[in-house]
Amino acid sequence: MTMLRLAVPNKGVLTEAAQTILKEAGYRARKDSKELVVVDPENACELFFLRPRDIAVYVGEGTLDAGITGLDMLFDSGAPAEEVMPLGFGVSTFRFAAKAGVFSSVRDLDGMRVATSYAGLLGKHLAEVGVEARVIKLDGAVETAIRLGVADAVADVVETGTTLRNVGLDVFGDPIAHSQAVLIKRAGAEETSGLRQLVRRLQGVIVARDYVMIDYDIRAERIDEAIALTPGMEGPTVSPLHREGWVAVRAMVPRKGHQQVMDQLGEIGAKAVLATAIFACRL
Ligand SMILES: Nc1ncnc2c1ncn2[C@@H]1O[C@H](COP(=O)(O)OP(=O)(O)OP(=O)(O)O)[C@@H](O)[C@H]1O
Ligand SMILES: O=P(O)(O)OC[C@H]1O[C@H](OP(=O)(O)OP(=O)(O)O)[C@H](O)[C@@H]1O
Ligand SMILES: [Mg+2]
Repeated sequence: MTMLRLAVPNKGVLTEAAQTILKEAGYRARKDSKELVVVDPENACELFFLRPRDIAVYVGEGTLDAGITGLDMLFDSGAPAEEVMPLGFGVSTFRFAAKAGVFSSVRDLDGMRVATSYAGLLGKHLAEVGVEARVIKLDGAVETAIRLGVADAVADVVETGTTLRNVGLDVFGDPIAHSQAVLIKRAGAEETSGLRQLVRRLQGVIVARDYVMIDYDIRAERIDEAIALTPGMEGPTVSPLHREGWVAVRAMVPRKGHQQVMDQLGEIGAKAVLATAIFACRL
C-alpha cells in the first residue's frame, strides 16, 4: 500500500478533537505539540501537523492526499479541494455581527466596512447577494475591530456566542455559512486505498460515538414489543436464556435517548438492562 499523506491541525480548536478521532481510529498520535511530522508505518500513513487555514491549500495542490480542516476554511481558501466526509466536531456558524440595532440584514452593509479573517468566504457571499462593502482582512480577534473604529460590522465564527456578548455585539441577518470539521481531498482526485481505509475507520468511530449497546432479558411472549423498541441495525440478536420462557436481546441503540429506551424496556418487563459504550464499529 502506498503511504497516505494526511494533514492534521497543529493549532486551534480542531487540534485536540482531530487528534482524538485519529487515535480512536487506530492511527499514531503525536507525542508532544511541537512534533510536526509523525510516521505511522503500521497504517501506511504520514501525518503532517499544519495550520488549519493552510491545510486546504496543501491538499488542493496535491502535495498531501487528505486533511482535516473546517468547512468554512475550505471555502475561504478557494483551493481545489473537496469534502470527503463530515467529522461531527468544530460545529459553528459564520455570521455577521455589529452593535445592537445598527444593522438588520446584509443589505444594510452597502458602503460599510466589514472586518473578518475569512475574506474569501465573505467576499463570495457579498458578491452573491450583490452588496458592495469594504472587506477589512484581519488575522483574528476581529470582534474588537468595531470598538477600535476599524470596521462597522464583523463576519466571524460563532459557536456559543460568548465572545460576541463579551464585547457587546449582536448577530444580525441570516447565517453566511454552517461549518464543522471535515475530511478533505483534492477536487476530483481518486480515493486511494489508504484514504478509503481512513474513511471506513473514521465512520466507525463516529457511529461508535453515536450508539450504545443495549443488552437485556425478557419473557419470550413480549419479544415483538421489545424488538419495536430496540430494532438494532440488521435486527437484534435474540438468544435463548437458560430459563424456560425467557430470551436475551442485544441491539445497538442511538446514544441520544437510550435512557428513555431503557425506561420503556423496564415497563414491558425487561430485566438486567445494560447499556455499554462501543469503541469502534463497522456497519
Ligand atoms: N469556538 C469555536 N467553536 C467551534 N468551532 C470553531 C470555533 N472557533 C473556530 N472554529 C472552527 O475551527 C476551525 C479552525 O479555526 P481556529 O480558530 O482553530 O483557527 P485559526 O483562527 O486559524 O487559529 P487560531 O484561532 O489559533 O489563530 C474553523 O473551521 C472554525 O470554523
Ligand atoms: O461563539 P463563541 O463560542 O464565543 O466562539 C467563537 C469564537 O471562537 C473563535 O475564536 P478563536 O479563539 O479561535 O480566536 P480568533 O478569533 O483569534 O481565531 C472565533 O473566531 C470566535 O471569536
Ligand atoms: Mg480562531
